[in-house]
Amino acid sequence: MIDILKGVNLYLIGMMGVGKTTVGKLLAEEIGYRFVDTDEVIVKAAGKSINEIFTENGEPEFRKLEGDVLAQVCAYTKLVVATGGGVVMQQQNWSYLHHGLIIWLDAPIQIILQRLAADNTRPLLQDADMESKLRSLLEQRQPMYSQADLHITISATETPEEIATRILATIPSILKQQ
Ligand SMILES: Nc1ncnc2c1ncn2[C@@H]1O[C@H](COP(=O)(O)OP(=O)(O)O)[C@@H](O)[C@H]1O
Ligand SMILES: O=C(O)C1=C[C@@H](OP(=O)(O)O)[C@@H](O)[C@H](O)C1
Ligand SMILES: [Mg+2]
Repeated sequence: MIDILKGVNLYLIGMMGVGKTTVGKLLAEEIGYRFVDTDEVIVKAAGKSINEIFTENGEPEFRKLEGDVLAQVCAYTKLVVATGGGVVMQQQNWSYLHHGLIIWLDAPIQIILQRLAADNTRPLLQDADMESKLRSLLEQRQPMYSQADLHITISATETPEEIATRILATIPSILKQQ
């Protein structure tokens, strides 16, 4: 696997809660890549949480930081990059994502709702009606997510390890197409 990838970065995209951060870490371990989470880099650089950045600086500032981080990481090779769910909405970010293989982790809204029901770290979901909010975000984003090189649909019972293994098993077929 490492040989055929030739150091090309893997970028994980998809909705909040789908498992980009969790699966990304496992993928990186499996193939001997370094793992980068764009949210984590932003939090470290800003010295505050994502919630604080949204509240104190606003979403546009967060999106600017997110684009800056993506621009910086794509200068490196051998990375698995877990992005934030909204990264796909800025056209310029696609020029960075296309430096590598783009993998869309996709799960039914019901799975995401279950996972994030008790989570308060995603400012965009601090809404009384989390389900409607998720549906409207997905509606806007789905056309962008579908531009990924690889579409992985996750079932409720699949473990992060199983998802990572499935991704790695599918990558050779998409590399051949390119
Ligand atoms: N395959 C899975 N099965 C069960 N829980 C999962 C799975 N993948 C992720 N999770 C859990 O779902 C939540 C969101 O995962 P996370 O990796 O942070 O998603 P994302 O980075 O896409 O927002 C976390 O609590 C994580 O432990
Ligand atoms: O979907 C989004 O707009 C966001 C997703 C979050 O990351 P995860 O997708 O890792 O939850 C984080 O970047 C921020 O809360 C905004
Ligand atoms: Mg994440």
